[in-house]
Amino acid sequence: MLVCRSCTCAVIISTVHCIPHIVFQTLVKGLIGLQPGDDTTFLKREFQQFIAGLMSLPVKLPGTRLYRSLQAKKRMSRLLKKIIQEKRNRNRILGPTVNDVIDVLIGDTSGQLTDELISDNMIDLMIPAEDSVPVLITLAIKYLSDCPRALHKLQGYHSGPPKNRKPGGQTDTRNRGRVFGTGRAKEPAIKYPTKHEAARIRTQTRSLTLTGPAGDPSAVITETLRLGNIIGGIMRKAVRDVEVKGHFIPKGWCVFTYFRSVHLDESIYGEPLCFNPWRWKEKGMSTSNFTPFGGGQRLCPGLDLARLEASIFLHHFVTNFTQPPAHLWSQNS
Ligand code: HEM
Repeated sequence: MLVCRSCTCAVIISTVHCIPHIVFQTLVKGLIGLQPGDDTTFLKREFQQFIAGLMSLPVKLPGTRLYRSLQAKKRMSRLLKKIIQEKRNRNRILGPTVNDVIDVLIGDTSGQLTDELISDNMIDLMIPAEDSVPVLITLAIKYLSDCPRALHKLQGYHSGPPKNRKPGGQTDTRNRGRVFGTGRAKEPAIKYPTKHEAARIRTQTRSLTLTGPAGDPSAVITETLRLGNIIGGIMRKAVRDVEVKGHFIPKGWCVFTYFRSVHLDESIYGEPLCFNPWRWKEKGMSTSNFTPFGGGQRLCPGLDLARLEASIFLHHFVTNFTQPPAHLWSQNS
């Protein structure tokens, strides 16, 4: 349970359900330009069906999980192509407008970006929107609530310039939209960071050698990625016979490189199971010991975006909500 700082109403949130929903809505808006509504709900439902079949038995018969998944993808693709066509028609009449990623892609003049390709790319980009970033945010909230000292530091870091502070140190949030609602709440009005805040967040998220104060959002996000990243490792196929540290891997074999065994190795990270954002004050993120976003040619291109989204979310989260006194949420209450 959390208490909203603006109106002091109590809000019970289930981060596991709320966050993927909010992040999905926001990303779909940025990618396709859809406002929350029927089409977003349709896309989300079909997307979940599609994802459920990504790891399934390779049997493509009606009724199987894989078959249902592929059907769902076709339905998503149909809707996306319809949206792309509508946008192309609008551009022909009114001239090009750029509001979202599809607008950018249909503005490409090379003639190589077919509607099929654009629609496939949109579906691919929904995967991190539904899974990776929401899990990162959910875990950050879990670790912060288990570590009040880090939460307190983060609240201090985000408490804003003095003119916005209320007596008692809280940030004046009266004019801000609420990030979470009780179910009755209207669509959240997002407060975008100022130019100055955005520049600061950009610097922090890009920095690979992190030296900021222990409570800064970047260290919290980095430590969350180390301790509980959704992606435990990645698959690779040997393109020729290769020997790695005395182990022979024949050509054609698949190898699973397991990030977690490095991220939780106590010879690299002391007390590896302990959530400790302070460790990043001294430690740099060397590429071989910290690989939540993979590495090399396949390094995740969304790493800055993922960090930025999580930073903005945490900012709103810690400035708008606080934990109520223990007696309000203890088991006996
Ligand atoms: C916490 C969030 C995220 C994590 C932990 C994550 C992790 C990863 C990892 C480990 C890979 C490498 C896969 C491999 O080498 O086989 C990858 C690839 C990729 N990620 Fe992310 N990712 C996140 C967010 C995002 C976001 C927000 C986007 C885009 C909006 C994105 C787009 C991609 C794409 C397109 C690839 C494929 C790159 C390629 O194959 O060349 N990811 N991600």
